[in-house]
Amino acid sequence: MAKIIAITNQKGGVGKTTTSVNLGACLASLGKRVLLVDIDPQGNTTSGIGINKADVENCIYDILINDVHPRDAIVPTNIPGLNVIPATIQLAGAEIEMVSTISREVRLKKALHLVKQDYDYILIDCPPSLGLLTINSLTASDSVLIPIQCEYYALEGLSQLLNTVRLVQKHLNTTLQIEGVLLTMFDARTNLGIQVIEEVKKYFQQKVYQTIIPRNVRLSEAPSHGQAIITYDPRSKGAEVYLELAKEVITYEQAAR
Ligand SMILES: Nc1ncnc2c1ncn2[C@@H]1O[C@H](COP(=O)(O)OP(=O)(O)OP(=O)(O)O)[C@@H](O)[C@H]1O
Ligand SMILES: [Mg+2]
Repeated sequence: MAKIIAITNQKGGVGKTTTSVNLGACLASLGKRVLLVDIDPQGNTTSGIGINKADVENCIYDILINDVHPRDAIVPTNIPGLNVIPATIQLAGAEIEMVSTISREVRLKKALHLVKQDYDYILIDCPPSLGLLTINSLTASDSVLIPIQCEYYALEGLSQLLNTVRLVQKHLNTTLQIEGVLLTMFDARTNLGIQVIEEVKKYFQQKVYQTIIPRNVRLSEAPSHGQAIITYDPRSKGAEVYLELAKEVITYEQAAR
């Protein structure tokens, strides 16, 4: 039975998609069966893993709005063990369309329940907002992974995010946990990055992953080639650190059992 992890932060550009694609790919390379769910209308996970949006028959929109079975939307990637439910721009209208539907917050949860037994991990790449798509993701998940960029204002907005997590825990998903906090785009040449790490560790303590993701040009190049870092440049620092993160995620889960 899959563990479902929402990768979320309503702040834009903090590394949610980079983490979804590369953590997913690394978990798959370690032998896990992984499903990436793209629930961001930008569809960056979809294109970043090499799926041509023009070829997508059913996307997450059809699952959420038209009751399409998730198995009819899942597509394979060039990495064995890694599948994707793609998102296209069609999803942009979904939040408004869902407002008037019954059980609008649990639509993703119900859908993923149908394929949960086929995977070890399901990773959901959330949009940069706290709207209904993110609420659906938090409701469907066992835990939340929060990427935080090592920049000024890193902690800004986090109380809103944690408040949303608490609200979901209270009303929609009592067992939702914080999986971990991931520091991203660290630049060792600046004092600022080090300060942010200290601040985040003070706030989240043992929830912060030991693996810290540095700025790495190869990580930013890989999506334009439609590849995860482990196939684009397996020897890069980016590949090394995301593999480390994948091992950490697996170890945490084993320790929790
Ligand atoms: N460790 C890294 N080193 C260098 N560039 C990175 C790194 N992580 C992410 N990037 C780049 O930073 C940009 C933002 O990253 P990403 O798309 O993963 O963030 P996001 O949180 O998903 O953004 P959005 O909120 O728009 O969905 C992208 O261009 C990405 O390639
Ligand atoms: Mg993104």
